[in-house]
Amino acid sequence: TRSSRPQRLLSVVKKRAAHGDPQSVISAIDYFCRHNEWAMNVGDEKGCILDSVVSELNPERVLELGTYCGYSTIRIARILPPGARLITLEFNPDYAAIARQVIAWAGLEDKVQLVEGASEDWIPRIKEHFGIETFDFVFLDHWKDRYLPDTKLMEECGLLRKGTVLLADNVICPGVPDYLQYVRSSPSYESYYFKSHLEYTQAEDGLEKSVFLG
Ligand SMILES: O=C(NCCCCCn1ccnc1)c1cc(-c2ccc(F)cc2)cc(O)c1O
Ligand SMILES: [Mg+2]
Repeated sequence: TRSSRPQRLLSVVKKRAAHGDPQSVISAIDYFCRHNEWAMNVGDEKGCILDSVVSELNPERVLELGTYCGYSTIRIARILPPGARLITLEFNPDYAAIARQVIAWAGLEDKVQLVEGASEDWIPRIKEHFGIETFDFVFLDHWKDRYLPDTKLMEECGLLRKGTVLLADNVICPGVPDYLQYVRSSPSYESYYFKSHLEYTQAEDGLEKSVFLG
């Protein structure tokens, strides 16, 4: 049977990118998704905004909701300070299997822990399972109807502290209206919209950066 899109992405990475070179993995994926086959990676335009938010923050503890093929995982992990850790949650086991190999090809497996399962099952267990108090940075890129409930769950589980930065992908396309309304109206958040485009297209999309005020 026909290969899957994630499998085709992995084969492009192995053919075009240098082992241990995260930038070449990022470039290989972006080239393929722009010229051959679209895929739902955050992409190069929104990816540069992600890079600037992460490098300004220099987070030690990072949570990513939604790994897919690991593109944003390696964009973040490649600029983390030594000793920093990224936990990434992926529901889909096929995506997770590909992402592990992409992360390994980039040589970033020591900074990344990929966990398979549902975010609502894992979020309440992160503290005791990973020995983590709170996160410095959270990248939301999973099911769009889970952004709001999972943000409330992270608050309830005490995983956010004064200054924790949430960065949400796809706030315009596909869109997360309930999440946007919440972070923009809640006195517990200071929010900012980075206008951009849907990965590899000219359609509008953007990233919402929300700082938790405690
Ligand atoms: O659905 C998306 N991501 C979630 C994937 C499944 C997550 C599974 N999971 C992981 C952890 N817990 C659950 C997504 C979609 C699009 C898009 C945009 C336009 C279009 F016409 C079609 C699609 C663009 C993105 O950038 C996206 O991120
Ligand atoms: Mg996305």
